[in-house]
Amino acid sequence: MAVHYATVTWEQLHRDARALAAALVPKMPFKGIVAVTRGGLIPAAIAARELGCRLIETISVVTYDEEEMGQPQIIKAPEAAGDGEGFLIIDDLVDSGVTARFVRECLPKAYFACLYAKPAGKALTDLFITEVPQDTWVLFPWDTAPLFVPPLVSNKKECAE
Ligand SMILES: O=P(O)(O)OC[C@H]1O[C@H](OP(=O)(O)OP(=O)(O)O)[C@H](O)[C@@H]1O
Ligand SMILES: Nc1nc2[nH]cnc2c(=O)[nH]1
Ligand SMILES: [Mg+2]
Repeated sequence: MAVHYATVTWEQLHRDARALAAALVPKMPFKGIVAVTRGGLIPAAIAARELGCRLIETISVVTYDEEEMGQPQIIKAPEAAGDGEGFLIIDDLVDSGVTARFVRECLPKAYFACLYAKPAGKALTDLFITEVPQDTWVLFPWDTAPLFVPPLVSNKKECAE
């Protein structure tokens, strides 16, 4: 299956996180936010600022072992969030849904929101902003850097000929 890339800039991410926060206003109040580290940290910080939320907990789940999908392992539990009642979980995206399913099992009463969702995992969310095709890899701003690209024609001499 062909793999496509969708590049998300910092500005786009900020817009999408603000849109997520706006869509969450009717679901307030929340006791706090649980960010799914690492990808959920920046979306959670932006949403927390918009929603006036200062209690931020984290959950860290590792699912990828090298290139292989392994069993989810919790390496940091969200102790302040109990069973999730009144808490908002934020991640950057759901893809297969493995992470979201596991996080929801840990915090069954929480509300799960993310920025981007692929078809295989979107039913595991309560809210997402943009759907992304399953064969598309989302490149977040923290995954990328501007790169020098050499010009098509390498010097003036060639241009004058
Ligand atoms: O729906 P899934 O197939 O489980 O994929 C989605 C998860 O994958 C990425 O996290 P990753 O495990 O790569 O770790 P990171 O957030 O620390 O980058 C992303 O941030 C989601 O949490
Ligand atoms: N950056 C990134 N991480 C992922 N983890 C699972 N799917 C994705 C994706 O599309 N992009
Ligand atoms: Mg993640």
